[in-house]
Amino acid sequence: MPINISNCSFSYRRGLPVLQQLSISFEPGATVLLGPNGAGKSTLMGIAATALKPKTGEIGLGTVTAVGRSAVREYRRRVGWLPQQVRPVAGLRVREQVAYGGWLKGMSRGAAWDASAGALAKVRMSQLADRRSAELSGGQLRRLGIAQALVHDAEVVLLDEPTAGLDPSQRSAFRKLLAELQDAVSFIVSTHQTEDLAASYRSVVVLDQGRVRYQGSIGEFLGRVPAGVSEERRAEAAYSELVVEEA
Ligand SMILES: Nc1ncnc2c1ncn2[C@@H]1O[C@H](COP(=O)(O)OP(=O)(O)OP(=O)(O)O)[C@@H](O)[C@H]1O
Repeated sequence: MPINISNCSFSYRRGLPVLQQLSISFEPGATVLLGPNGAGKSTLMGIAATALKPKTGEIGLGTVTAVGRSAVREYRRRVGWLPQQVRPVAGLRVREQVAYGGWLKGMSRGAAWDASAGALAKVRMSQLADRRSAELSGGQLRRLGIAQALVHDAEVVLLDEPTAGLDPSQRSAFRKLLAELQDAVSFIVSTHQTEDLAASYRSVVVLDQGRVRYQGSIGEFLGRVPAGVSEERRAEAAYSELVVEEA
């Protein structure tokens, strides 16, 4: 069941409006969220994760509208989130931090501990399970964050720039993971990386200046460019046609 956002407006304190009356229903499967720096992608992800409260509008998942304490708790239980910044929890080892994430989402300690091993295996970090999370590299910390977003078996997982700082082999492992999991879990993934979109995603959303410029299937998106454009350049070309370049 996908996330539904209706009429959301949001501004940071004393700032200009970032989102104005934005409405979008995400499709099941994996959706890639593209857009230039400052387009509002992280803000939209923060709202979809209920970490940011919109000035107007509502977010929902299936029959749950995230309004009021118990509905928000229920919504959060069903949604996983990798924020743009992942921070190590002081004193915790990698597996403990992933389990802690599951416990915060309402799992029992035992279930969270058991699930943490599976989540670490998905991001190929089992061998780092006993390392202190404060001692991880930037890319490893990012993968720990992905494991935390996956640990509680959410229905929808929001990943904000999950491949930023990952080496090419880990990026390719991440794409495989998405392709494997998206029949069971819906993903919304914000990224600047347009390589191999067709193999990893079913849908594309392009956000620009806080507005949805485009929403469609990956086939429609890539089909927007002339037939002569090479496979590797198709996504970039389709994207460039839609967004306004910063002056
Ligand atoms: N904490 C904040 N306080 C004030 N303004 C903010 C804050 N975070 C973001 N903004 C502003 O909100 C707008 C949208 O930012 P956001 O981070 O959502 O964009 P983005 O599409 O995720 O960008 P990027 O691709 O660079 O990560 C920008 O104009 C940004 O300057």
